[in-house]
Amino acid sequence: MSQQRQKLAEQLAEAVAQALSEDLDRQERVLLVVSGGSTPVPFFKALAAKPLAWSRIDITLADERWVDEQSSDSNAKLVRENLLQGDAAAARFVPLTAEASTPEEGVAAVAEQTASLSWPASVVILGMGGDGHTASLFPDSQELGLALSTDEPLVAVRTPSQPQPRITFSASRLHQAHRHILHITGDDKRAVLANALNGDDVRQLPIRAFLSCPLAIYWAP
Ligand SMILES: O=C1O[C@H](COP(=O)(O)O)[C@@H](O)[C@H](O)[C@H]1O
Repeated sequence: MSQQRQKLAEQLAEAVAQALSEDLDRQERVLLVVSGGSTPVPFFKALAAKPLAWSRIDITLADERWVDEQSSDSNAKLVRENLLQGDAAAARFVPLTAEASTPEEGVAAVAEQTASLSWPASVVILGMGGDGHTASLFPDSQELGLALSTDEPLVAVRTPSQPQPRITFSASRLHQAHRHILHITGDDKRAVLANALNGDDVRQLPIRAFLSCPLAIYWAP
């Protein structure tokens, strides 16, 4: 882990902790939506160390791979092992999985589980892949149009470029949050973001759906 990425993670944790504290001063419970993948790990660790009223914080994911929670591909496992640690273990975490063999069969149950969260979210932290996907809004997904346009909260997704089926919050549900943050690292992702900022075809680079939320960008080499 480079020092710059570690510092970025700490700055992001400070900003998110401050946002959650502000909202906790005004409301009984608050919701944080986080992303999976490899980038958030140092951020999760830095945020877990913050002195927050964790028992009043709800946490869920922007998207999930439809895999067993013991799988190394599980975003829920990542959150449990890196964010829900120490005092932060008192947070209420609602994963995006259910007792069903496919996301199409499980999406209604996950919608029911997540309906009780403290919407709208205080903060949504998005990641981004090299193909411009964010959450599980993939350019090559058949369900991309639906996920970008539906008022339903969640969409089951099949993506040729990805080994597992997925479930994702829809763009409209993620848009409702009070604050949006993009957390990315590396020159390759910076180039993808620059490309996204230079055009407007959301289906080509789905991160474009969030560029005017407004979106705070946290990037390090
Ligand atoms: O598959 C996913 O990828 C993106 C980016 O992940 P990273 O490993 O490049 O950081 C992530 O934002 C998304 O939540 C995850 O499901």
